[in-house]
Amino acid sequence: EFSSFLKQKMLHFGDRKVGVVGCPVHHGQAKPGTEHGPDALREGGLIKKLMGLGLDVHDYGDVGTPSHEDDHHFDLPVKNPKHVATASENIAADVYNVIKSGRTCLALGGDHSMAIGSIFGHSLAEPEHVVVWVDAHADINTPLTSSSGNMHGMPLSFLVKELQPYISKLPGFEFIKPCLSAKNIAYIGLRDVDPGERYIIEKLGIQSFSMSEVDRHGIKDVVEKAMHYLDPEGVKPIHLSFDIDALDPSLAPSTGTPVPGGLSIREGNYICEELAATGRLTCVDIAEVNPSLGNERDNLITVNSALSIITHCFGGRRQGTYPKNYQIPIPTHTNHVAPPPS
Ligand SMILES: NC(=[NH2+])NCCC[C@H](N)C(=O)O
Ligand SMILES: [Mn+2]
Ligand SMILES: [Mn+2]
Repeated sequence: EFSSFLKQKMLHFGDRKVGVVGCPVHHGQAKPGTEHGPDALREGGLIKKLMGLGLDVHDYGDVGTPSHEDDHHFDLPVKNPKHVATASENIAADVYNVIKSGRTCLALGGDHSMAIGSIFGHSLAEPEHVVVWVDAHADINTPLTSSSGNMHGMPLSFLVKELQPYISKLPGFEFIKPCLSAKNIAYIGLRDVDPGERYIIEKLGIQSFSMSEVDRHGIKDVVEKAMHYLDPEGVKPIHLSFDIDALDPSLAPSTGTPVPGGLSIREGNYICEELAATGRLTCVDIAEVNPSLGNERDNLITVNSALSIITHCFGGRRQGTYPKNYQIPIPTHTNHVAPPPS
């Protein structure tokens, strides 16, 4: 038993190609600053860290997020639907192109309304994909169940087929075709779920591993169960949508809707290592990093947590890694120090 434990699989760096897409959206919620998320992650050393993992990285820059006048809905409390729709359409196009070009997509938020576009774009390239949604929140409010009107609390409702009879027509959203079934989604980390969301989760039978399940079963069982449920054969492309507020606020203070009692960095990294090890992670969202909230130290902690989560999605492993053709260096005449004469 124990010896098999020690015989860990030695894995060198992946040969994977990564495409980074900045999604600087903030109109899905009320606190300005998430639009600076992509640049905060880049300035924190994101690209260098990914290249350090031996990956071929291309940064596609940020998608356009054009603004609209009169962006409110007269009968619904939904905020900025046109703005969110246009940004989503642009995000979907870029994510689709990145994945079609054979790269794994890393979509940098931006508030979590970004996932409308990234998941839809992913589905155009890989219709069979499944979604692991790591978040304190369920983000499956419909425009009518939402009490805030913030669209970062609604992204999944526009994508889930079974919910469409309950979804109001919103300006700009005509391009979206619901691309997920309830059985294609698994939540991890929930701890702030609205009544309407809980009802939807139960009615549609969406797999949800709240922090209670993480406490009860441990993160290993939770990830195993989630993956077995989503794809027992282990063949489908995976979309990881990681809201930084899934982590405990001590690890991600610079975010708009922190909720105490979150995942540890070990649990977060474990999820990512396991998903990466499948070799089927095709798109990762990192949402809700807001550098305008908190002080400089809070920002640093949040960005470093996000970078840790990202690197473990792209081949970083806590056991260590090495490049593909790694050899132990052999001393040569130029660097071999002769023993001193006796
Ligand atoms: N992506 C997030 N941080 N979402 C928070 C959503 C909070 C709340 N459930 C709402 O709908 O307004
Ligand atoms: Mn959240
Ligand atoms: Mn979220």
